[in-house]
Amino acid sequence: MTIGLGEIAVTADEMRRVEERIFLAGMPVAALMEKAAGMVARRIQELYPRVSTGSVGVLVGPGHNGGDALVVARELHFAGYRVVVHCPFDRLKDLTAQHAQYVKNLGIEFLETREPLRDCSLLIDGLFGFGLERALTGKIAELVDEINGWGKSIVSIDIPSGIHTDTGEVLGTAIIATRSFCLGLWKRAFFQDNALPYLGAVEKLDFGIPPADVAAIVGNSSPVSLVSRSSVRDWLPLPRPLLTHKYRQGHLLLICGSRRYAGGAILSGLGARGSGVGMLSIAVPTSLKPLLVSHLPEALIIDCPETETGAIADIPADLSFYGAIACGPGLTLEARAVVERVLEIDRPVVLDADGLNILAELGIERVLNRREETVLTPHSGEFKRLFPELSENKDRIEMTREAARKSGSIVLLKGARTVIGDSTGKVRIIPESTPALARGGSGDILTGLIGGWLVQMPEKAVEATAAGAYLHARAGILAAEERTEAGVDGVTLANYLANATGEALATVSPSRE
Ligand SMILES: NC(=O)C1=CN([C@@H]2O[C@H](COP(=O)(O)OP(=O)(O)OC[C@H]3O[C@@H](n4cnc5c(N)ncnc54)[C@H](O)[C@@H]3O)[C@@H](O)[C@H]2O)[C@H](O)CC1
Ligand SMILES: [K+]
Repeated sequence: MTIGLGEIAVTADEMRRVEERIFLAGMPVAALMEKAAGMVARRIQELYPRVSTGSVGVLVGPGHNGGDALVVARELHFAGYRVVVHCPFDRLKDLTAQHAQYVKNLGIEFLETREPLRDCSLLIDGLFGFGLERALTGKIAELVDEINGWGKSIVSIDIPSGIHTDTGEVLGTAIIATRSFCLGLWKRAFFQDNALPYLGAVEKLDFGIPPADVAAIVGNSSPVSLVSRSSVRDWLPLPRPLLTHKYRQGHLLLICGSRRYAGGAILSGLGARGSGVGMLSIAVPTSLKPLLVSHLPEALIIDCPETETGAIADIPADLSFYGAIACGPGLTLEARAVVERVLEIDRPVVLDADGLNILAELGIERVLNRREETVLTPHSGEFKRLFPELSENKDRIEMTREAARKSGSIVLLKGARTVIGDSTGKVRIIPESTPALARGGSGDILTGLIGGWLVQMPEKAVEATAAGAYLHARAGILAAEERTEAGVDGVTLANYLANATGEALATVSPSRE
């Protein structure tokens, strides 16, 4: 099995076990540290040139993260930087102590107190890496808080000190880095929402980890993988076969909207349109029909009888006629009978918004034994209603994995870093996004988009979900780049879906070279 090293995110324990295999195979620990820290030192020199950088303060912890920091201090010293070190620990691991001795012997100043660090223009954080095992307290916590208050540029080695490598939680307090260099393999914290405000700009530095060692450790333990542009390109059913016709490109039924919430139906329709789906039918309350026709002239609008308050009372159509169903945005809780009927049909279903709120009332068991795939797309509030017993968990990756397992469904937990779990225990993460998408309507577009891809590739429901979420995020990023974060309203976002798809298709896929 080959694993792209850039495409997985590991726990501290997995990283440690990969490292152990490398050491057992004969690589000296000191040599690996030299390689990893050497790369950090080189990147710092590129990003913070000596001529324009004042003194560099290096914070050294007791373990090998501190060892890395000392190697960086030494290399920057040789490159002509003025370097000072602050190591507020008495006991250091052997290798770290050896580096400390050499650095002292080179004449690099070791500061007794933290105060002189204020004179530095750049700080290097080598206090703790993946070996952090408890909350920061006492004088170390004070040091971190004080440094954060100075607002200086801080480069964290491997991970900002104080951040839990797996969950991304802040343990007591944590360094707020300007930049973090993740060493070797992405750690999970880099994709946990909690950690994002602490990471700054992120970069992974590869120092030559044999793929076989990674496969040996994460191969059988339900790896957490990152959705990449080239994987999306490989998954999408594009280009289309020359001799296709509209019904072969899937027929999606969207069920959404109420008199009260009309816009959600339009935006879901625009999202589905962005997938290029062959046929699109949209079931809405009868009073919404003219509105939908005017926004989506290509769609077949099914006008449904309404309840007194304007929710869909029933759908006058055979639901098994459609290749897949996406259901939820703007329904209100009154459309309960509709959602119950949808869940009875043997077709892949995407459930969002009020569809999820209704499912929470019905009980998650309702989807457990569905014959076709169910895709649940909650934000954290909806997730809590669906899986109250999991909501105390601070680890978004593990809680999504558990929710997928419990519900036998694909669960997509929306967030700054969207996490997708499937019933086999596999987790995929959308590694990037933009705060521009934190805006009413962007979720409705995602529902339609995932539905649109799902109906075109029903055998690959997880991939369709991941591709939809990836393209949605990229569309947001591309739109924000051109129009600012304030310029990404729902209709604009939908218009950028084609740009995001084009970008993915233009990617040269390593597997097809
Ligand atoms: N990825 C790699 O293959 C390489 C990683 N390197 C670097 O090594 C660190 C991990 O080193 P390790 O010694 O295991 O752990 P830490 O340096 O993170 O710190 C452990 C050290 O700290 C003590 N400790 C833990 N928590 C606390 C706390 N809250 N307060 C006080 N002290 C604490 C603990 O007892 C240990 O003594 C990795 O991140 C990389 O930076 C290698 O350099 C090369 C390859
Ligand atoms: K660190």
